[in-house]
Amino acid sequence: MQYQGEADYRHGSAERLGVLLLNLGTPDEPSTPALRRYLKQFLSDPRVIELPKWKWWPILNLIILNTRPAKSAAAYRAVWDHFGPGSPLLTISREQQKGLQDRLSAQMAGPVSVAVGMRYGNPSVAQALAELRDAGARRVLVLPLYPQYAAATTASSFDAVFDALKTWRWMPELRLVNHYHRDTGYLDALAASVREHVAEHGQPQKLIMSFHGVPQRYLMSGDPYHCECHVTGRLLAERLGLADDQWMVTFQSRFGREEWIKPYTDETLKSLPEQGIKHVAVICPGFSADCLETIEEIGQENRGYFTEAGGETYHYIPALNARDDHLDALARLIHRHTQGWVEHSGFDALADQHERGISQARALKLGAAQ
Ligand SMILES: C=CC1=C(C)c2cc3[nH]c(cc4nc(cc5[nH]c(cc1n2)c(C)c5CCC(=O)O)C(CCC(=O)O)=C4C)c(C)c3C=C
Ligand SMILES: [Fe+2]
Ligand SMILES: [Fe+2]
Repeated sequence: MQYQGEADYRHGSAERLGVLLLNLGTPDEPSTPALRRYLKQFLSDPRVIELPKWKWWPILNLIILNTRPAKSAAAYRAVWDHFGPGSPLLTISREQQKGLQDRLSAQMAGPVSVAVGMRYGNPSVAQALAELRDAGARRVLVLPLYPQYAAATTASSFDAVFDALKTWRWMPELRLVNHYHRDTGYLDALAASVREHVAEHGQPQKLIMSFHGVPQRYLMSGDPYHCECHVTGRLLAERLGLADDQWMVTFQSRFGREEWIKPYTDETLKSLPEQGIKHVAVICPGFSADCLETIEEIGQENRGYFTEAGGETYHYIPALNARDDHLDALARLIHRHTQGWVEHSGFDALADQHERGISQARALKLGAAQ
């Protein structure tokens, strides 16, 4: 069969809501071959690298995939098992899934299933959607865990959902969450995490809000990501009552030679000590879960740049991960986006019709055989 369906589907079962949590992905293990597989899938995505194929293919296949996998594997080994066995991003995503499943099961009127899909690597988006289908979800809310919309992340996650559904016989109803960069619960949770940090470690001279970067070209082509990062930054600073010189937004994880959106996190941290800023705290509000880019790049690499340049006190404030206030905020976001998807009662009639249709088809077949 070209399209997947459930031959034994039981009409009349309760309407189940599916919530599909999506994140970027992670290699299966921190080895060079696993990284090569993962990076090939990731960096072949035209949403991530917006270059003509003839130009990008040789760079990716002849240069990057021969050099980067070993380096990235070493970086992943440094963070592997950091939050329990395996990839931090996947471990934390599973905790978020469980926390949301518990909350939504207790709060929602009807049955609900929460699944996790990774845009690259495993569990794939197709696997996660199949899990929801097997649980009987006919309505799916797609929630990419990127607070700020970027074509490279959010739109690419939606692409993966549409691609997977191309093979389905009975498509679910879909709703897509674009972003939640100014959501009150999200901002309150970020502010609470900073206040807790300050209570324990003191007020930094500057709070660096470091977001993952994207090429400058994408901003100039109309991607709202840069603006949404700044909106989050400003609203967070307002909540914390910070003066303009007590915080700044920077962009990290530059990849390739092209110019990315600025200021760069690493260059900023190298330059702050000479301006008399010796105590900083870094928060990464664009990452809903800690991962290589926060634990290794911000927690370790950039700490080195700051202290080598004469900085004295450097702290990384962890991502919201599975904090209660984060999961409460996401549960509220899910409630808001699923409003109007109430139980409906048309299914008994459909069940009836299904049974009748199948017996008629059988009878006709029998008749033809006689
Ligand atoms: C949070 C939002 C993210 C944006 C926007 C984003 C854009 C983007 N990323 C790359 C290249 C790489 N990113 C890598 C890892 C990575 N990126 C994000 C998030 C965003 N990326 C996350 C959460 C992670 C970590 C995954 C993990 O398992 O921990 C990597 C792989 C790691 C490495 O080899 O360094 C690359 C490569 C581009 C080119 C891009 C925008 C166009
Ligand atoms: Fe990235
Ligand atoms: Fe902007």
